[in-house]
Formats: sequence, structure tokens, C-alpha cells
Amino acid sequence: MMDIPGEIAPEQIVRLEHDAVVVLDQRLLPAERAELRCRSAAEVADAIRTLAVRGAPAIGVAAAYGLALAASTGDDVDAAYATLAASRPTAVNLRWALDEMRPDPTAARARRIHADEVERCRRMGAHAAPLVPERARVLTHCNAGGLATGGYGSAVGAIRAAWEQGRVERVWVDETRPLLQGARLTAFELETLGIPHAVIVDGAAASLMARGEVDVVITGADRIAANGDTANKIGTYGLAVLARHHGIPLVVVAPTSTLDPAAATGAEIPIEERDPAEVSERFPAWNPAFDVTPADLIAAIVTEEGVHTHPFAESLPAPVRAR
Ligand SMILES: CSC[C@H]1O[C@H](OP(=O)(O)O)[C@H](O)[C@@H]1O
Repeated sequence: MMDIPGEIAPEQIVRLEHDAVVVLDQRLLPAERAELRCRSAAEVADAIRTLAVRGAPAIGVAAAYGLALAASTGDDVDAAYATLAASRPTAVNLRWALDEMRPDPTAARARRIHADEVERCRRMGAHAAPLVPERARVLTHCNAGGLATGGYGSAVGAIRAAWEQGRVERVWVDETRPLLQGARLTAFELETLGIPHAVIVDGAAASLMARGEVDVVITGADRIAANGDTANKIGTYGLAVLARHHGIPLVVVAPTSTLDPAAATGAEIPIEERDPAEVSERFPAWNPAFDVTPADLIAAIVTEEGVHTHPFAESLPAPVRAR
């Protein structure tokens, strides 16, 4: 794999030290690179809740480190588990990672979970790249890069792998209101990777598609139900409807730690509602952080196990077990 100058290493995104879980504070990127030291599971939960660390796999990894920290400092592990599990409701990776850690809440197991998530991203990138047409103009939403997965990235990992195969002409980056994960984080990562890109306001995606400027839409996910219904950042469903209208494939890239076989359909996926002040300091607002895209609007779901197509209830693999 090519080393990319300036790429943020997995241990810079989130790591466990002897007395703290250290996260790169993504709220300050790209203007400032500052670390946040979380000295308890409660402080890790706060970092997840405030999106200092965010992205489904990355919050799972941070929670795994938080449980290992609690165990190493003699704190009540069950209480730490509950505190971390309650930090954000939608990304199933959070509960998956905590469940993987619970029988053996050690630093070594948490680090294994982190390393495995990054390796899954590399495998997903390799599976997804051939789905990207030659000279593709790719549209992506929110941030599903290394910052969101603890390294390499899921949707951005797929874009990176396709770029390295010469398949990408440019990337349209939805700014992704209200917290601008696209404009702040995805654009930053693509700049670091040297991949041509342009930030657009979320409302511009429709016109780009109508002008024939988009060949494929690639996103990450926060929870995928057994039938393939997919929860992702708010606005993804609208993109899916637009893509279907314009005959453009939507490809979801997510590790098996994002699969939730206990949710039969998207109706069972809890959707986080965040502080309306993130949308408007002055006026009333409604601020759901995610929406659900029905499986029939998704062309393919790519996990580290491969490319899965309809019917997803039969093609999706079981969630992975930590090694
Ligand atoms: C690869 S998971 C990224 C996923 O998480 C983001 O949400 P948030 O920034 O609120 O954690 C968004 O839904 C991304 O697609």
C-alpha cells in the first residue's frame, strides 16, 4: 500500500495510553489538529456524544478502548459498558465493539479490534474499486474516511482504491450540513490523498446528476438491517432517490461490524436526534442525524467479505467476530 504523506495514522485518530483514551478532536479539523485525553469511560462517552470522535467504526473502536481503560483502572466494567453504549444510538458498531470486548476487556483486544477495522477497510476498498466506472465522477456524502473508521476509510477507502487503479476523475463532496463532515473532513482527506474533488452544497447534488456529472454515489453506513435497509447520515435517502431517478448506482461500503441482523428492516433502526441548536441557534429546528435508505434503492453493499447484491437478506454475511 502506498504511504501517503500527511495521512493521519490510525493511532493518531484514536489510541489507548496507560491512563487515557486519546482521540484526535474531529470537531476542530481541518483548521486545528488537537488531541483530547479521555481519562474515563464517561469522558470517552462524552467524546463520542459530542462527535470529537465520530464515524460508526471509529466510535466502536473508541468505546472498545474506553472499556479497556475502565477495566485497567479498576472501574466497574458493567457501568462503563452501559455509559459507553448509551453515548449514541444509531451506529451498531458501538454495541458490536462493546460486546466483543466484554468477555476480555483488555488493551490487546481493543487494539486488535482497531487493527481489524482498518484491515476490513482495505479489503472493502479492493472489493469496491471495480464497481467504480472508468473516469468516474463520484459523489459522496458526509465522511466515511479514515477519520470515521479509525484508519483508511470505508466509502473514502473505496474511492482511494479506485483512484489508485486510475478509475476516478473527480469526487463531488457533499458538505453535509449541519456539522459539515464532508466539507471539513472528507475534503481534507481527499486533499491529503491527492484526489481531485470539489465541495458542493447538499442541495447541488440534484443538478449535478441532471447534468450527467455523476457516475456513481458511494457512501458509508451506520447500521444495515437484515434486508439491506441502511441508516446513514441525514440526506443519504434523498441522494438515493435522486440517484434512482437519474439511473445512477448507489454503493454502500461498510464493514460487517455495521450489520445488524437483529433489525429485520430499517424501521427497527434507532435514529439519533441531536440538539436543534446544531441546525439553528435562533429558530426552532428538527435535527435527526441519520435517515434510512430502503434496500431497493441500493445497487450494492460492499463489506470486507465482498460485493453483496439483491436480495440482501440472502447475500449479506453475518457480522464478524473479533479475533
Ligand atoms: C464509516 S461510518 C461513517 C458514517 O458516520 C457518519 O455519521 P457521524 O459523523 O454522525 O458519526 C456518517 O453517517 C457516515 O456515513
